[in-house]
Amino acid sequence: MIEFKDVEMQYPNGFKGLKNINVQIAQGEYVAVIGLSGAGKSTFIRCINRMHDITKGELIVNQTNVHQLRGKEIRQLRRNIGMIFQSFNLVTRSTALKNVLVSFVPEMPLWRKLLGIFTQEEKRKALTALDQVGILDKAFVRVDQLSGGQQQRVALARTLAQTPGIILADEPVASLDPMTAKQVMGDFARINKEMNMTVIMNIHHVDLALAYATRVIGIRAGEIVYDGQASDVTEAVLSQIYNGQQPVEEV
Ligand SMILES: Nc1ncnc2c1ncn2[C@@H]1O[C@H](COP(=O)(O)OP(=O)(O)OP(=O)(O)O)[C@@H](O)[C@H]1O
Repeated sequence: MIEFKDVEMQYPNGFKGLKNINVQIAQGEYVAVIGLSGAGKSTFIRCINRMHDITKGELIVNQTNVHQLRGKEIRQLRRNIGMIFQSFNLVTRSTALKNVLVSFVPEMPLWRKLLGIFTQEEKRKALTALDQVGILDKAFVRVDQLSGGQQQRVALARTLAQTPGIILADEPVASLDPMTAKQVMGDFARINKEMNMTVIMNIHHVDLALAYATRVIGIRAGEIVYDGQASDVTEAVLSQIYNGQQPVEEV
């Protein structure tokens, strides 16, 4: 369970990125966070894994008050929260498998880190993760020889290998072509269902958000202006979230 209680997040320059945020997200939900550029979507998800610090209120993740965590405790929190970015963040000259194995490095003893030695169990887990996103056959292919969609799947596999309870995804399909974007959205949906992982995704494409997520949170100028089932989102709701402007619909 993720719970925001009267949360505010103020940037060091005084700008309030988030205001009066009250929301609960249960384990296993698939939430799309939508809103205009600059509305506060990234700020919202980045508070959850302490990439940003809230400045008022409480943010509780699985009974832990995130704001009170220090050093090692923040690393422990992040072990349970995978993060996927638009830009994949992969080592492109390494193979898909090596990129997934990277997820084990923080837990490894120093000598294994230095020598780059992974156990059979770690290799098995990494291959299983690649299999879960349908690219096991690419395990030994260098990432720079993969398509954008395949690269995003490697990033997803790297996160899965970490077996997090929560996946935060910041515009994960923004740089993919329409067909591939749908496939990757489908991957997230399948993982969400089959593994009961919570998925919280910032996304510009409203059509994709409504087709794949079960819940939609609409943010406008740092505040939640809609929170409900994706199936209940109407034109009027979109107009409220997007301030009367046109959301991105076609992919
Ligand atoms: N470091 C910062 N200092 C001050 N203001 C910031 C900082 N980072 C972001 N902001 C502001 O906070 C607001 C929310 O930014 P955020 O990145 O969360 O928006 P977003 O909804 O994710 O936008 P986009 O869809 O373009 O990624 C924006 O107005 C932005 O200019």
